[in-house]
Order: sequence, then C-alpha cells, then structure tokens
Amino acid sequence: MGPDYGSRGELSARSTCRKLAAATGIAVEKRYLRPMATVEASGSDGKGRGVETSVTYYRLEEVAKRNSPKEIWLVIHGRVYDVTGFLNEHPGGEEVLLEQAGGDATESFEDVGHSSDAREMLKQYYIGDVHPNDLEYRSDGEDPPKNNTCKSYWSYWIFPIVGALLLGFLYRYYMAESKSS
Ligand code: HEM
Repeated sequence: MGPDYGSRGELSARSTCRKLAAATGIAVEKRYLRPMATVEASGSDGKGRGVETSVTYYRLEEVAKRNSPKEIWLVIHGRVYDVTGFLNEHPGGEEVLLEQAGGDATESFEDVGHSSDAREMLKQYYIGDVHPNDLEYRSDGEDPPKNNTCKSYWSYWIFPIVGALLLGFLYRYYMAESKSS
C-alpha cells in the first residue's frame, strides 16, 4: 500500500495564509494544495526570475526503512537527507551516521556544532521534506501553524509600525518639552 499523504480536509486550514499571499502577491514558499508526495513550490532563482521547484515529502516510516550501510537517510530540521554516498567521506566517521540512520539526527547534528561548510554540504544530500503530517506539531492531530512564511509577514509589518509609532510619540514629547522650557 502506498503511503498516506493526508486528506483534503487539512487544506482548508491554510486558506487564510493563501488569501494573504494572494492579496499581497507574495508567493507562499510551499503549497500544500494537493495530497500528493510531490507538490510545486514557487521561488526565485536569485536573479529576480520566478522558478518552479518541487518538494518531495517523505513519511517518517519510509525514512526509518533506510537504516543500513546500503542506504542511509537522515532527518535534520524536518528535511530528509540521503547520506549513503557520504558515509565514507564524513569527517566525523561513518559510525555516527550509522547510529542516526533512518531517524531524526537534528539534535546530534547540532550538538557537534557543525561548521557553516558542513551546513552548506547538506544541500548536496537533500532529497525532500518530512511530510507535514509527521512533523511534531501534527502529532496531536491539530493543524499546523499557517506556515512560517505567513508568520514572518506579521513580524515584517508589526515591528516597523510599532517602532515608527514609538518614535513619533518620543518626537512629540521632546518637542513639547523643548517648547515649554
Ligand atoms: C548530511 C549530514 C552531515 C554532514 C554534511 C556533516 C558534515 C561534517 C563535516 C563537514 C565535518 C567536519 C567539521 C565541520 O566542518 O563541522 C563533520 C564533523 C563531524 N560530524 Fe558531521 N555531518 C553530518 C552529519 C552528522 C551527524 C548526524 C552526526 C551525528 C553525531 C555528525 C557528527 C560529526 C562529528 C562527531 C564530527 C567530528 C567533529 C570534530 O572532529 O570536531 N555529523 N561533519
């Protein structure tokens, strides 16, 4: 039986975010519009041109099967990496990778304090993301937060506005003070 990629019911919970994205014209980083393993996502190629990339989602049970030296997958920060070809090259040795094989290696990866070069290398082994249903915040069956991109929209707006208001009040206060003295 193929993996379960969720039901359409979960899609409505994200409508607020999608509406916001439509209203602002800002593309949502990842779309979960269809219950499929691979969905299209909008991005930029760094030159201002829009490009279409696809994200493949893997269930944790699928990742867990890749736990032998023949095939090693790991999860780090919700992303799935196929490090089979990296086993013999890992400067920290193959043992540590084998210990984490098929599981979430985020904590051990971070505990080692890997360099930025090591983090850059991750890209080479990236094969997809953990399916949203398997992320920790889904474990209680609740819908996830709208998504990180949407959360950041609010912080982009609120902090500058509050800051500008504060500055305005301070300016008026000092002007009133200097007039009265
Ligand atoms: C795809 C995943 C990984 C990549 C690309 C990677 C890459 C690297 C690199 C480039 C280094 C050299 C030191 C540095 O630049 O930070 C390193 C060292 C090391 N890594 Fe990893 N690593 C990965 C996963 C892991 C995991 C899951 C563990 C689990 C414990 C681990 C444990 C270590 C250890 C113990 C060292 C040696 C640190 C030292 O000697 O100071 N690595 N790794």
